[in-house]
Amino acid sequence: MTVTREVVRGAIADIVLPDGRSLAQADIVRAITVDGGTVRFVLEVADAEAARALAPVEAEARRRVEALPEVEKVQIVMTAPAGKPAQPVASSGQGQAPSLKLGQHPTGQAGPQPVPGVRNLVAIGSGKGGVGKSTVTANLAVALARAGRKVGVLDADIYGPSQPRMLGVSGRPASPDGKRIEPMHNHGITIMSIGLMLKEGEAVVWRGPMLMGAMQQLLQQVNWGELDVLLIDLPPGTGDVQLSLCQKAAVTGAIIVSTPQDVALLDARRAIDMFNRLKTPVLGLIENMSSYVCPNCGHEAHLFGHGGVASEARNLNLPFLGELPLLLDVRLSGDSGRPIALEDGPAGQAYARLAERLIADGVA
Ligand SMILES: Nc1ncnc2c1ncn2[C@@H]1O[C@H](COP(=O)(O)OP(=O)(O)OP(=O)(O)O)[C@@H](O)[C@H]1O
Repeated sequence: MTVTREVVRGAIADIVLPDGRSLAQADIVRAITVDGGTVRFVLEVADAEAARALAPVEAEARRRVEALPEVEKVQIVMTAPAGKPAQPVASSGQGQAPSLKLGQHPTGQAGPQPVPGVRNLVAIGSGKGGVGKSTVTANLAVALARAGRKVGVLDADIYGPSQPRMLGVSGRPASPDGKRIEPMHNHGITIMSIGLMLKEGEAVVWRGPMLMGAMQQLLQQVNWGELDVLLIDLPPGTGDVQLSLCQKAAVTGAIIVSTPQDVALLDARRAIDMFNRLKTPVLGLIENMSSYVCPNCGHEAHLFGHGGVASEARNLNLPFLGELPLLLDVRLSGDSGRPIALEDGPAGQAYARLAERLIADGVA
């Protein structure tokens, strides 16, 4: 049995909480990621006290997931949702700011600031995890770079930073003076990931203000250089990172990625609602895994339905930016650090169209 997010979810679903509900009923498991032998997920709790009460639940969840075949490491993070008085919560990590002093308290700042040298900041968000937000970010960056734009990617997905793997960079970014951070480069893209700043196996358990400080640093202390656009890969959902970003940075707008299923769309609506509240313009919606093209015969099928995101965009009076096919090669190339948009096949063409559209709209 291969471990998938569903397998992980299933393994812990019936663990009973102190209030008698199961984990599944309480609906507090977020952002499950399976990365090789490493499984990560978040338990969303109200506050530090709730986190302490859930310690046995966390321990049981860890035990069960560790017992799954092929699982080598389990990282569980407990966080408070945005808007709650987020306290440092006990978990697998200690909430220490990583080296290079990332994750310090935010410095005073009058309203959202531009990032020097960066013309557009475009956030890529999703309501639900696993809909392909990181894949879309990496490939869109490649397509924009191929179209001649100067592109950066900031991986702010604290729960499962995947841009280093998808864009094929590793190691720790240099900081010759201990203050400014040198980003990485590959495929013509300037890259920085919160994951590159953490020690191996370190769980991110930062409080809201620490996260805000980390976001501020990633935007202001990284030597991004002159960029036409900086794409920001957000964690799924509507949490502290989204809040920090939109409050601290002059974000041009957000793009929402969804799959066509109703349940993903429902979550996408929540994400759109959050950006509306934060007064961040929603630039449009993208339908990922829209159609499946058989690699052998070229036959096209719609496994998750089709057109749901386009009709949602119409209902919400938002631009529909395009649809991206479900292809095995998209995953394989993402895992190998060479995004599929480097090639000219059907996915590459879809991303090239998306890039053209954003350039024409003046946001990239
Ligand atoms: N169009 C696609 N065709 C095939 N596989 C895809 C496609 N888009 C994404 N995937 C695969 O689906 C998985 C989830 O994608 P990805 O990590 O980009 O999602 P995400 O929304 O960023 O998830 P997370 O919530 O973990 O941040 C990955 O294995 C990725 O390779």
